[in-house]
Amino acid sequence: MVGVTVEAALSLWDEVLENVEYRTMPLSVTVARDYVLAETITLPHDVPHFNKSAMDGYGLIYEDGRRNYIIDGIIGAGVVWNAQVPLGHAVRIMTGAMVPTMCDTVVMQEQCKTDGHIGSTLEIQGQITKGSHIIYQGEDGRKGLEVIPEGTVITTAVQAVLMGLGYEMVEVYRKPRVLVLTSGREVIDPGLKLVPGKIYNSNRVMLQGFLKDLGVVETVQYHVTDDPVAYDDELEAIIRLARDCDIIVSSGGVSVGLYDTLPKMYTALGAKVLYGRIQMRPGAASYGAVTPKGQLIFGLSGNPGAAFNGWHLLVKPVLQRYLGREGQLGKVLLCSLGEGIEKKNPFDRYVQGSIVFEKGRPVFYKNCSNASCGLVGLVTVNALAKIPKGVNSVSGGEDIEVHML
Ligand SMILES: Nc1nc2c(c(=O)[nH]1)N[C@H]1C(S)=C(S)[C@@H](COP(=O)(O)OP(=O)(O)OC[C@H]3O[C@@H](n4cnc5c(N)ncnc54)[C@H](O)[C@@H]3O)O[C@H]1N2
Ligand code: MOO
Repeated sequence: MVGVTVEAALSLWDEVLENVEYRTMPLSVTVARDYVLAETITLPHDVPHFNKSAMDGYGLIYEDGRRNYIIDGIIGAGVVWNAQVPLGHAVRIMTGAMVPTMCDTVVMQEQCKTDGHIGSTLEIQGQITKGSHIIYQGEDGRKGLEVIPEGTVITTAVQAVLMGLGYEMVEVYRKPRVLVLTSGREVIDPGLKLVPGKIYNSNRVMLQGFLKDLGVVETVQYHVTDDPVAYDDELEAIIRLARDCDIIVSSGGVSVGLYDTLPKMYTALGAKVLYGRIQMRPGAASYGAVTPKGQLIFGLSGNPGAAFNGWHLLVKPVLQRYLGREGQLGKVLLCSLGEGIEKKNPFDRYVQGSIVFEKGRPVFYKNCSNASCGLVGLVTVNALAKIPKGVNSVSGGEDIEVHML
């Protein structure tokens, strides 16, 4: 099976996503971090919604040449001054307090010689400018202005803005519930004794962690042994667990081995296959399908290095879009190649490595190991360099396209 390119696979997912019913829900802003806004936020009022003092000082009506003013009162933040402030008079005002409507200027207290008491006189020292130290109504934005577009990821800063605008609840996209499957009789959990033939399960925590990075925390995990005698029971378990899930992400069991049974199980769920192999290295063993209920299935290779690439190139961009975020392959940066790469590339190769900055310029260094089965090298990967199909040698110093992760 030759399979499709990464780009073709993503287009197939694009078509699937067009038919996904995006479900939204109202959510308290206080717990909305990492959700995606399903509505566009406009300013519900002018911001700020009154003229306010930028300084602790004195509010007054500016008069050319006048240096002395009588203090009529004191306004703290949150207090509204309802009386007049006649010419030649001033009110002591605190930062953030509403400037009385008739006052056009605030003078910083450092520029005033006075004891600050009501009835006392203040004498202005030095030059003052009419209109200074007032933050005008609507300076940050006028009522109705669109400030946060639908599709924005709610970061801490966005939460702060929403709260500052008085929003208690916002409409967000629901997050999917994800069934994370690992597979293989050889795969055991850390803590158990490592005996010949067995390996520890690194992919489960990797996939759950990557999901968490996207804000998806509602996950259920299950291990399929691929043992033919357990097939019926395991299929029953998957059918049951899949009932409450929107997405399935699995590791292993998607190649052509005798015990690679996950695609067979997915067929039993009624899944329609989008692709069974990808024209890329590592990560060729990747599977994509959709169930009649619209559940998305991503089958990744069991090999950790291949599963890592499969996640970043095929799963993450699709899930980002599913979550309402802008989904794209990692941002591409043109980097200079640290050391040459020689490898036959019948398909696009995505080389794991890291970007470092040398004299302010990005340089890409490949990992010590780039095999599908590589595990240890994943510790430092922060980028994937794309070597296009047919290019079998790239020299050190050459420019190369690198996907930042
Ligand atoms: N005859 C062929 N054999 C293979 C082909 C092929 O085209 N023809 N494709 C190869 C490629 S490419 C890859 S990659 C692997 C992928 O195989 P699977 O996705 O079916 O994965 P498994 O066979 O289940 O496991 C592969 C490897 O990964 C280890 N593994 C599995 N699960 C985990 C886990 N949770 N954590 C860590 N490591 C895991 C497993 O023990 C195997 O060593 O197939 C090639 N074969
Ligand atoms: O899926 Mo494989 O990673 O191309 O060796």
